[in-house]
Amino acid sequence: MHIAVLGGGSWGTALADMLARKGERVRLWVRNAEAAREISETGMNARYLPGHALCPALEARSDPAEVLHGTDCVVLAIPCQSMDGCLRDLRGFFPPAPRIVCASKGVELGTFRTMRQVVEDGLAGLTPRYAILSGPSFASEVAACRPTAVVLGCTDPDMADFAQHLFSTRHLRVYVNDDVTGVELGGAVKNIMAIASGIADGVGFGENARAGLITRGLSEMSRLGAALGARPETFMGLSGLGDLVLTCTGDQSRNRRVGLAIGGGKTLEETLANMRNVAEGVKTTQAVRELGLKLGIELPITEQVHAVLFTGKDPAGAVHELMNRPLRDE
Ligand SMILES: NC(=O)C1=CN([C@@H]2O[C@H](COP(=O)(O)OP(=O)(O)OC[C@H]3O[C@@H](n4cnc5c(N)ncnc54)[C@H](OP(=O)(O)O)[C@@H]3O)[C@@H](O)[C@H]2O)C=CC1
Ligand SMILES: O=C(CO)COP(=O)(O)O
Repeated sequence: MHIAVLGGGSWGTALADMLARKGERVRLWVRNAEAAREISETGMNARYLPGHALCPALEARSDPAEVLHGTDCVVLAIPCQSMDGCLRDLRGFFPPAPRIVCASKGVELGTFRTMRQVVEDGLAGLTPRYAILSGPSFASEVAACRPTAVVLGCTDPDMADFAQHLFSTRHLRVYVNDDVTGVELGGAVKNIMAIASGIADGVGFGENARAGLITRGLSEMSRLGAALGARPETFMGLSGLGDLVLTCTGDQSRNRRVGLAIGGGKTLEETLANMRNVAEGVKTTQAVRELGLKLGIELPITEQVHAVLFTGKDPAGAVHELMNRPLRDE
């Protein structure tokens, strides 16, 4: 099988490495020629997956024609806000009816599109067959072959079967769910909650607060999802609850780390200036807040994360407001 992985960050590199180790012929597209050469020459991606020796068979390239020629499946691991531009730039190199597995988690700012919509628009005319890969999966742990369970959101049974078998290994267990909207929103909205949990922990609010945020965050994502046609039970699975638990508690989460820094007194600008990796939750907070306002859905945690990130609201004041909303049933 020829697999093209687009995006040479932590996740794209870990997935490409895993597939190469499985014996697939994998080419990793990295936009920067120097970075691609360094990965191929050193057998490491020192910037995004430091300390991990890559499978020697993995090829990193910056020429999209070389990477996409004759591919059986394209894995997308580009930050969400760059996905549209990237697909439009590269669409001329895609084969017809490409199989696409998107591994990115977020909602597009301004348009509120999930990744499926971005892919369908960006590759319109090519009839892509689409699946979204989501669930609790830190790149470094997948690269280290630590046991991990993920979910593929896909409505096309043949594509789902193909992708499930492609990604399954002895260490990676892959489930399938045909609720693509739910799987996509779970992966996107958990990033907002990871920031919220980081803020609360950064301030020192304690473990009760964190558990409350995870649980009410689950309720918030389910409410938004239901309004967009997702099944509420999807959020009880790997892409909702599973990824909430991981990234609201695990300090490897970049989104949680953004929250920890801000809860500890840093500004958003200072925090992002010190980060090498993308924290999708920052822009997804803006997108989801606007989407909630447009749909008339209450998203109280998202609203307070937005206020802390973008209006300089004091985190303690944000929690005070969450605690003092009108009383209601669970
Ligand atoms: N890391 C993880 O554990 C997981 C991440 N994800 C998701 O995967 C997606 C990618 O994240 P991750 O790999 O961690 O991000 P990183 O920050 O580690 O890397 C981002 C990568 O994207 C590249 N990139 C940025 N903009 C563009 C563009 N316009 N065109 C092409 N390449 C671009 C960067 O290249 P350059 O260096 O040139 O800027 C870099 O290689 C995100 O949506 C994330 O939520 C999902 C599950 C796990
Ligand atoms: O989505 C992830 C793990 O499932 C990675 O989370 P962060 O982007 O917050 O690091």
